[in-house]
Parts: sequence; C-alpha cells; structure tokens
Amino acid sequence: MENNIPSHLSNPSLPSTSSISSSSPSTSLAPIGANPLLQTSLPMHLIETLTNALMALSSISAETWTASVSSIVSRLNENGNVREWVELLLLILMNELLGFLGSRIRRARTTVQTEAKTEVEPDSVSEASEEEASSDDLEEESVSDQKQETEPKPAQSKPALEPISVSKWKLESIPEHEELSLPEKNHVSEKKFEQTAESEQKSEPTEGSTPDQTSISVQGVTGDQDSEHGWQQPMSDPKIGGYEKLEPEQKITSDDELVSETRNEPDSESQDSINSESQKEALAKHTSTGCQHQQEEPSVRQTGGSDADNAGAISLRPPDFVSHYLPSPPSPTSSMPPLLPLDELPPELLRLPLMNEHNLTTGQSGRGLNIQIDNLSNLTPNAKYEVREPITNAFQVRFINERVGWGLFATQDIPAGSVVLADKLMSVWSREEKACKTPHDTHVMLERKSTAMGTDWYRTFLLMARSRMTGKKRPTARERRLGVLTANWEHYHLPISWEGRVGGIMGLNLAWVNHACIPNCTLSLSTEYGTDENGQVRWDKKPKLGKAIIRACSGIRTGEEITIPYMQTGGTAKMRKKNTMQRFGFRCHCRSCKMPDCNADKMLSKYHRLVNGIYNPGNIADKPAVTLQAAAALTGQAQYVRTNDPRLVNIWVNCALIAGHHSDLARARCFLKQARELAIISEGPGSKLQRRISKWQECMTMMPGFGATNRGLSTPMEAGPILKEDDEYDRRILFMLDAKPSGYLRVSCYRLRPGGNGTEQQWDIVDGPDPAPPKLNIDAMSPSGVCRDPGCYRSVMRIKQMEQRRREDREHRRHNKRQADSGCMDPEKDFVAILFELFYEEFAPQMKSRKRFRRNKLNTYEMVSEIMDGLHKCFGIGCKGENCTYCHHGEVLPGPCECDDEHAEQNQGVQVQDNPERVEGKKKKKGKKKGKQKVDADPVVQDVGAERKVKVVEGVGCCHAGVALESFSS
Ligand SMILES: C[S@@+](CC[C@H](N)C(=O)[O-])C[C@H]1O[C@@H](n2cnc3c(N)ncnc32)[C@H](O)[C@@H]1O
Repeated sequence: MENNIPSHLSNPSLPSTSSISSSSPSTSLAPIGANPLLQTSLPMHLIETLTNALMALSSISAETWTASVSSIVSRLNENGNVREWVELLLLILMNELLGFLGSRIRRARTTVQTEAKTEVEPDSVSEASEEEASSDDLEEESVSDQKQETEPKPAQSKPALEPISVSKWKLESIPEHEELSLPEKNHVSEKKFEQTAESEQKSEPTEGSTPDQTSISVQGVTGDQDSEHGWQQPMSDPKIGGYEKLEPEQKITSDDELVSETRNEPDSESQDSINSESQKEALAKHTSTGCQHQQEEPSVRQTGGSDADNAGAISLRPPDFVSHYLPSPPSPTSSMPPLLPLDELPPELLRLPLMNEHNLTTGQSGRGLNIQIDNLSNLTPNAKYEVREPITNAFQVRFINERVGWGLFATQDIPAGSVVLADKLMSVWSREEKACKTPHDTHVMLERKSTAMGTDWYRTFLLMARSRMTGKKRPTARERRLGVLTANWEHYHLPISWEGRVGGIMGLNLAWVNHACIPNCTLSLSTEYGTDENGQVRWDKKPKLGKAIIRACSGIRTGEEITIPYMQTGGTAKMRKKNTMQRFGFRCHCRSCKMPDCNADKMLSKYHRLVNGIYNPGNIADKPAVTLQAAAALTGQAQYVRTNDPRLVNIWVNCALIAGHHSDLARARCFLKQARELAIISEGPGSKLQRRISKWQECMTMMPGFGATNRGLSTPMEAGPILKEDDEYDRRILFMLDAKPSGYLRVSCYRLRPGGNGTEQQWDIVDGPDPAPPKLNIDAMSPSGVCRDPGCYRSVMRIKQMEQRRREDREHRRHNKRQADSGCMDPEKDFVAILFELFYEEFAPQMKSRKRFRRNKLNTYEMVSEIMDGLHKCFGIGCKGENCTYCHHGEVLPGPCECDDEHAEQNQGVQVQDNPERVEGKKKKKGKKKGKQKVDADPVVQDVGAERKVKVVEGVGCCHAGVALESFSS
C-alpha cells in the first residue's frame, strides 16, 4: 500500500463519517481536482479495486455485494485499519446501492409511462426503432457482447436483492473497532467470497444467466491480479488506437429522451428538471425507511430487471459518488437560464467581434474578445504559442442523455474567440501502441503514462469509468475484460495527427467534450519547444505536445453545451450519422442531427453539395463568378444560423485565392481580412493558418496562382469603400452576385451612388467590358497555368530546349536527304561503294522494297560479296591468291574470266536464298493465294561458297555490272 495517507485521515480525532458525508454534497460545484473526496488520497490500487466493483454494480447480487464490501474492508484492515477510509468506501457503496434501487423503481414508473406514450405517439418510437435498425449493420462486430448485455435474464437466476436501509448498512459494514481488528473473520469472509467468485467464474463461459456478477468479483477483488498494482490483467487485445469503438451504443430505451425529442425540448433543460426532480426524490428516499424500497423492489424485478431495461432510470439516482466528483447540475433555484435554441441566441453574442488591424497590433480586443498580441512580427514561424489569453474555465460536466452520455456545459456566457479551457494531455503515439504486444503491456503502458500525469490526474482518470457506466447503465463485457484503464482510454481519447505523428490524446476536461456537426468550439494543440541552459528556445529540437486548447468559435450562452468537431462532417443528417458511426463508433446525436430540417442541417447539406465546386481549380480559372457565388451562399447560410464554423475560414481563404488568380487585389484584400479574423477566433493568434494569411496580406502576390489572368485587375485602394459600406452591398460586390457564371465584374465596374433626401447610398454597376482572359504567358507561368514555382518554370525551359533539339535534328536529316537525292556521284568514292550503288540501282526494281530485301536476309556485306564474286568470276578482279574466297579451290584466275558463252548466259540474274525450301514454301503460298504464279524455268542451284547457294534464274541478266564497269573505266 502506498504511504500517502494524509495526516487528517490517520488521526482518529478528525471528522468521522457524518462530517464527510455532510460536507461532500455541498461541494458539488467545485472544479475537478478540488473535490474533498479526491483529496483523501486513497491508495491507487484501492481506487482501482473500488472502481472495478462500481463498474459492474448494476448487476451485483446481495451476496456478492456483501462479500465484495467485506473483502474491501478486510483489505483495508490488513493495510492499516483506517476507519475513515472504511467509512468513506461504505458511504460510496451505500450511495450506489440506493441509486441502484432508485433506478429500478424509476424504471418501473417510466416503463408504464412509455407504454402509455407509445400508444399516443407511435411515430417517435418507430423513428427510434428505425435508427436502431439502420445502425445494426455497422454494429455487427459486437453483437455478441450486446446480446450479453441486453438479453433479459430469468428473474429466478438473479439472487434476491435485499434492500438494506442506511442504518443497517452502517451497522453491518462498519463494524466496531474490535470487529475491525479481527482479521481472521474477514479472511474467512474473503475466502468465502473467493470461493463464490471461483465457482461463478467457472460458470462464466456458459453465460446467459448472471455473467456480470462473476466478472465483477473476479475483476475487482479476487481476480488474477498484478502483484504490483493489485489489478486484474485484461484478458483480450485492447486495440487502443484509432478511436475504434467496437462497442456500439446500447439500445436506447430512454423514455426521457424520447419525451424530450418528441416535444422538441432542449436536452439540458429537460435534464435540469429531471435532475432536480431526481434529487428531491432521492432526498426523500434518504430520509424514508427501507420499507419503501421493500415495497417497490419486487414490482421492479417483475418487469424483467434486465440491464437494458434499467436504462432510462438514471435521472432518479441520488447524488452519488460521481456527483461528488462531477459537479452536479445546479438546483432549480440557481440563476441558470434555460437553454435557448441556437437560432434564438442574442445577436450581440454571436456576431463576430470585428477586429481591425489596429485592434490586433495594439493588443486591444474586439467586442468581448481579449486577445493580447504584442507584436505580430514577433511571431516567427516556429514560435511557441502560449495561451496568454485568460482561460474561462466556466464549465461543468452534466449528464445529457443515455445516448450521448455526459457533456461539458458553459456556466457563463462565453464570447467568441475566448479560450474555454486548456487541458494537460496524456498522449499515446501509434509507435508506443504498436510496442504493446499483449493487453497487459497496454495496461502497464497506460498506467505508467497516467501516473506520470500526477496523482489527481490518475485518480480522476480511473473514476471516469463510473460516470461512463452511469451513462450506459453498465459497462459492456468487452470493457470489463479490458479493465478500467484501457476501457477508459478507449472511450475517452480523441485521435489526432500532430507534427507528422499519429496517436491519441486525453485530457480530463477534454474527455467530456462531445462532437457536434456545427460546433461552437474548436480544438487546437499547442507545441512546446525546450530551452537550453541560457533559457534560449531550441527551435532545432523536436517539439513536445503541449496543451489542448478549446476555443469558442461562436458565442456560447450560459447552459449551452460546449462542442467540438471530431471530424468534418457534411451532407444530410443521415450521411453525417453514418460517417460518425464509421469513424468513431457512435451515431451523431448533435443538435443539427436531431432536427434534420433545421437551418443548420440545411447549411451542412449545402456545404456538402458546393464545397467541391468551390475548390475546383478549373472553376477558379474559368468560372470565377460561379465559384464566388457558391461561397456567398455558404457564408450567408452560416451567418443565418449564426455560426462561425471553422470550415468557413477555408472558404474565405479560397475566395481570396480566386481573386488573386485574376489579379483582383481589392477583393483579395477584403477576403483575406475576413479570413484572418475568423482564423484568429477559431484557432487563435499565431496559428499556422493565421500566420500564412498574414503573410499574404503583407504581400498578396505571394498567394499561389496570383496574376494568372488580369480579368479582375484592381488596386488594394479600391477595397476601401467596400469595407466601409453596408454588409449587403459588400456581399454583392465581393461575391460578384450580379455577374454571369463565366464572367468577372471588376470592382471598378461598381459606382457608389450617393444617397440624398434620406435615401441610402447604393452601388450601381457601370457597364464596362469584361476583359477576356489573356493568352497564357509561358515565361511567367507553368503549363498548368496556376503554379509559378521556380521548379515548374525550369521544367518549361527544359521542354523548350528539347523542342529546339528536335527541330535541329529534323533539319539535319532533311539536309542529308536532299544531298542524297541530288544524284551526284563522287569520283573519289572507292570502287566497292560505286559497285554497291550500281548494284542497288540494278536490283532495286526487282527487289521492289527494302522490306523484301530484308526478308531474304541479304545484308550489305553479303550483297557486296556476291557482286565481288561475280566480278571475280567475270573479270578476275579482286583475287587475293590462295586465300581468295572468291576463287574456287584457291585458284588464281589469270585475266578475264574464261566462262563460255553458255555459262555466261546461265550466269545471269543472281538471287541468293538462305533456305530454298522456305522460298519454295512461300511461293507455294503465293501460288495458292493468287493461283496463277508461274515459274518459267526450274532454278539451277549452284554452289558458290561455303555457306551460300546461288540460284541462277534464266532470263535475268547480270551484264549490267560489266556495262557499268566499262562505262566507269572509260
Ligand atoms: C470523448 S467522449 C465524450 C464524453 C461522453 N459523452 C461520455 O459521457 O463519456 C466521446 C463519446 O461521447 C459520445 N458522443 C460524443 N459526441 C456525440 C454525439 N454528437 N452524438 C452521440 N454521442 C456522442 C460517443 O459515445 C463518443 O464515443
């Protein structure tokens, strides 16, 4: 056991149960961490044991319960006999029991109410069941678990639950001093309990009847515990990363929710009233005897008593341990105003604080905004961003409904741009996650990380399991298997990608922030750089993840839920629900998804339809007016529902890029100004996006694609009047609402008509030519027409050079051909070359084409050797004596060839065939085809060399060679 027992607890003279119990509920509004219960510094493993017991409390039987309590007591006795702890634990357990009983009673009532309501409002019920059905396919993975959870169990299989009054519990479980000092007795009870647990554990695989009771006892008290931490090792692979929620939401049987939905009442308001009602009833129960429970309990059990059935009863629970830790909703007498629908929020809260350059540079804030920036130029690209703005910390955790669970609610009006909270983060990167080979590794890793965050942090992290259970009524089988640490991490962490790393983060307040498709806050992560010994920031070192900053992007009214976007959703409510289910494992139940036809929902559908068109580069170049008009529709819709959705920043930036593309400096300036204001509100000063926008504001030509055309040519000075004028006219000029789809109206086309005699000033369009897009200037632009990157420019140059080279080559070839065609014979050519030319001239008509020439496989060398052979035979030219390849038998033939006339006649028309059979085959083929091919004379095959056979065909003369030679020699 840890030796962190505070002195006031170990001192017997200090307050006893009564003082603790009386002081605890009064601290319900204390911020997290300041709760007196959390300052009791219970040893960690005890908290773990306790939390495990609490996790599965809803299905605990009376015997197991008693055994569990006595086991905890005995463990406490063994480890120090701290009376205050025992009292505290028993108080908590007692509260839980009361809550459990109360929930059953409530369930009985609400079941009756629901039945009555279903008859009256069948639509609402069928809608809920439809949703259930549609989510079924996505929830298959954990159907088995779900079955375990929701299958009604036979009533007789559950041991009778004896309701025990407060006094009886105290008597039984807070023994006298001498009883506490009798460890043997407790050991006996613990042994008994172990036996029960073992027998129950054996029956667990068969399941069906009471699986959860066994898992509680095994996990919480007598399970296979880690020797160091006293913690059961999880039994299955936890798969902690990626925010994969394998457990689907439990089936919704909450009558309260149905009622609130069908009546269109805001959640928290109804919850407030429910909670206050529940508090009253709970107080009444506290003061009443156990008789009441005894009377009502049997009827509850008769209704089934399954856990799914118990859902919906949470509002009746008395203030329990969770409400000590999580501040409970304020009493009905408090000044919390009812939650207004978003559309009814007062405009002064939701209007953007209009900040100008002066505000930013002097550090003065816009309306209701408190941003302190000393000097914007001090913000270097890698500057460490510290939250210098005051942190509102005006929120509390409240239960919303069983589908969503708990959420964070504003306790005061929060203006747009304020930092709502900045949370210390525990992060697990994918690399660390992969290093965990077994569930035990994961457990150890999470424990190491969470204990490093500090004792209070770890304690609160552990206790979150309890509140999650309150939302769902009970943990799933998988969660029980995983153990508290991993189950908590799985449920509460958010997936992130930061500085090229992928992982998950968890903050104690961040954990309660729910998703909304149109959120009122944004989440940004700060970066922390280390310093050297001189206090200089080490920009060169890898930064560390800082805090999670939640910033209000719209004004938040007191009592409104604080929400962030877990992901960028768009489209219809059905599509959005599907998206969140696929990515995060829950069907979104935010305000705009609950009311599918509200303005916010319409805006999201519109966004989904238009967004691709707005970012399409083709549209930016060719249809600027259409693109700007689409952007106008979206921003207008956003203004209508009074939201500053962070996505709007990108739309404004894109509008600025469109204007820049067409050299429209005036419009670009206006768009950039608006984008920067929104970026500061949603992401804070110094964010990457905001710094980039500031750079572009300083030098607009640095915007990508700037000046591709000059259709919108304007000067920054022309933006002046637009910025000062009325919103409606600004929008008309800014978004070119009067232009044709592919047109472009320059700012100079508008003329301000001064208003007189009470009439308003108006912008008129002066007819002016819409300059056609100029031809692309290849020297200033890349082939894409957008990018002016020097790399792209170089590639253009390369293309130019290649084209030049190709042109030169073509020219060279043409010149050579011309020379060849001129027919001029060079007298200095050697004899063989001349012969070759002659030969070619002679045989070319017969060979018809080079193709055929090649088909006969006669290459140049062979051709020449044939000629030489002929010449040698005829004229005795070129003989090389004994080695002469042209002479038969190496004979040296003196003088001219001695061929007789007959031979000379035969020796005409030389055709060389490699393979006469093949030629025959070809001829046959030809003959077959034409049917008329005739061979006048049978070819005579002469052996003219080692490798070749010369086929001499009659009627084909070879005397041309001699004639040519004669002519040459003459
Ligand atoms: C970080 S936790 C937020 C606290 C959570 N409401 C609770 O009570 O534990 C994230 C979980 O809250 C629930 N949740 C968050 N936003 C939701 C929404 N818009 N609709 C339905 N459930 C939501 C989902 O179960 C999700 O897994």
